[in-house]
Amino acid sequence: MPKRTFWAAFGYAAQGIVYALRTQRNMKIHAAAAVAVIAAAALLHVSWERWVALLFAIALVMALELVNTALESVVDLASPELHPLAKAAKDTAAGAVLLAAVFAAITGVIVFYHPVVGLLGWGGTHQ
Ligand SMILES: Nc1ncnc2c1ncn2[C@@H]1O[C@H](COP(=O)(O)OP(=O)(O)OP(=O)(O)O)[C@@H](O)[C@H]1O
Repeated sequence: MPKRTFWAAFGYAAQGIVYALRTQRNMKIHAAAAVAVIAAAALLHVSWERWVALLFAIALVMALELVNTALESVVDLASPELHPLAKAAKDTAAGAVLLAAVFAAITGVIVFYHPVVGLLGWGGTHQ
């Protein structure tokens, strides 16, 4: 059995994140989107409250994608053959990621709408 010190456990968790980033197309997409969102938030100098909302949305999506990846591995191990419960498990986990991704997209629109409109000068003149 591998040793279970705090730092060893930290290393295994990091290996899990790297594994998902290497093998899961959706995880790569989430990571690329997260980098783009963080860069945009820095360039647009969004408030700290908006940073919190963005970072929460990013963490939620990526954490659920990691859980989804773990669940897919367990299902493939336990049920390599087709089974309705295997399908239910994978589809439900994928649904959790989808819900989080929709939440993240809505958060992005709320956070970036005004800064982007202001930047592009689409706000019109107020009298
Ligand atoms: N053992 C199984 N029994 C029944 N249906 C399955 C099984 N494995 C996969 N499926 C069905 O096929 C779909 C795709 O499964 P797959 O393992 O390819 O994951 P995926 O959706 O490609 O995930 P990802 O793209 O995140 O890797 C599942 O959502 C499920 O509906």
